[in-house]
Amino acid sequence: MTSTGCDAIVVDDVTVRYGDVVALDGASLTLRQGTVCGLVGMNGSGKSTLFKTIMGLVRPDSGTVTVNGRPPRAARRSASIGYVPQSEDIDWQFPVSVEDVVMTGRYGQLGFTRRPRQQDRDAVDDALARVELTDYRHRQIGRLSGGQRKRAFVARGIAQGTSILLLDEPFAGVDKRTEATITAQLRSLAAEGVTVLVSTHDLHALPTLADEAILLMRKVLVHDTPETVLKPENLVRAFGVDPLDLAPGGAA
Ligand SMILES: Nc1ncnc2c1ncn2[C@@H]1O[C@H](COP(=O)(O)OP(=O)(O)OP(=O)(O)O)[C@@H](O)[C@H]1O
Repeated sequence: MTSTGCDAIVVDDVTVRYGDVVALDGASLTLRQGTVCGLVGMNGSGKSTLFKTIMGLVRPDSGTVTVNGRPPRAARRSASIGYVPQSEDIDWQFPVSVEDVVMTGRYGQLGFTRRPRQQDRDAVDDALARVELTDYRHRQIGRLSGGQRKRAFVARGIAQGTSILLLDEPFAGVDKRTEATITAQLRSLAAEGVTVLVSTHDLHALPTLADEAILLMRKVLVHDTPETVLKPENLVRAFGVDPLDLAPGGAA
């Protein structure tokens, strides 16, 4: 997709290798401010690697990434980018409550005393309410259901107040109600000017979720409207088969 407004994320010809494995191979994309972009691709197509590269957690072998016009690590240090990782990357036994986790989203903005101020507590309250987790705020994070865990980490991203939010499969294993709650919050964040990049295997929900979508297979095969990305000829390019044919009920 061509860029018209303010560019929030620019990935330019990025290649990432893990030893012999080429996870990204000349990937390029530009995301404008205030859009929700769905990231679609088969297992191992490089989606998590793309997130980690945009976050500055993985360094590209070649190519460049800019986030709000700055290198990823500088953007991360200034707390202008938030990341909701895959559930497998989180230690659920860690002895912290839901509200503690959401408060970690405020850490970049706390003063040197690290003591939350009223505005930080208000941001946490608001984020918990937005994902309908207020009643669970004192519960240890591991004692939540899968969908509640996802919502807790989405709340952390919301509390962070970032201008860019990356979410790696927030809909994996959640029910339709939780999916709708998260989708509504992402849409409302985008309306407030936040740029959202979200990976999903739920192709049926893509048009409701996203303004635009990217089909990834180590590189960006298609970056267009969800409707265009979901055309059978495009899905076949990314998946080898049309996953909507294989899974008429939903997930690819
Ligand atoms: N730390 C790592 N070390 C070695 N290889 C890795 C590592 N992380 C990912 N890979 C490999 O890089 C490729 C891309 O992986 P990545 O996790 O980015 O894909 P993905 O699209 O997020 O997959 P999924 O949909 O299964 O989560 C895969 O072949 C994977 O096996």
